[in-house]
Amino acid sequence: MSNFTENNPFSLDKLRSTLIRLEDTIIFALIERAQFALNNCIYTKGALEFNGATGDRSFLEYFLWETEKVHAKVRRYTSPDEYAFTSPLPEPILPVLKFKEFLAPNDINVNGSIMDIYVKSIVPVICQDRDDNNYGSSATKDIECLQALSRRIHYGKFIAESKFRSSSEEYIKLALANDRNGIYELLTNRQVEEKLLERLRRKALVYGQTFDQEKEGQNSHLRVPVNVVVELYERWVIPLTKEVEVDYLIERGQKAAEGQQKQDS
Ligand SMILES: O=C(O)C(=O)C[C@]1(C(=O)O)C=C[C@@H](O)C=C1
Repeated sequence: MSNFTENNPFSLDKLRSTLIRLEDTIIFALIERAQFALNNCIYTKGALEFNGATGDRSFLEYFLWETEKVHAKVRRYTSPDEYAFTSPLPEPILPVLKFKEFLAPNDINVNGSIMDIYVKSIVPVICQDRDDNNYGSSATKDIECLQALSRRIHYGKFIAESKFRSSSEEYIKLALANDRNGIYELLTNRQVEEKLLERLRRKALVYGQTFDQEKEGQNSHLRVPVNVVVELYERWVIPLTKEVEVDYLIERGQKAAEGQQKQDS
């Protein structure tokens, strides 16, 4: 613990409480998206003309890019826990904020994988496979889901930094040996994962209910099935968070060792 006390905003407990809050954001975003049909054409480049506005992007990519341009102008992506999916983006029109420095500088961004998994393996599972013409509404909800997932997954960097600060020597040793498996094992906490999946199961059950008296408590009427939410975390969210953590810790450990060497020479 030493200088890493309970009041520290970057303590593992505080960081984990942010991950718990993001579970709610993600579940509600999925429920919101699931009310519309799949509308597959919004994910397919050139599927619809959209007045020629989308160029060589799909409708979702076009919408996301336009949205991120506005968000970039109000400095969303200067925040260390926000990652853009598209580029190039304009400079902020607001003065740059000074954030508390915690993370080591890095370029890790797994939004490409998040987009791919979301379009291929998440939306087709939560939405009915048909076209209901709600293209704008569907893409709006997609953007909310993608941003929430991206924030959660990249939050792994904060968790990784916190872990690094409490066991630097072990991580440095593994990073110098480029031992990704070793780092993966060291950062893994199976008890936390099991607890998370159990909590998620209960949340998905409660949040997904319609609360119509006659349907209350019946899983068959859930707006997003419980197992879909749990599987989403098991198959994608936790593994991608761990991938971000491993990438971060390899770089972090190697740079820390370089720094130590320079000091010694
Ligand atoms: O809470 C942690 O310690 C994390 O690293 C986050 C997380 C997760 O993605 O939820 C990932 C790896 C651990 O095994 C447990 C949980």
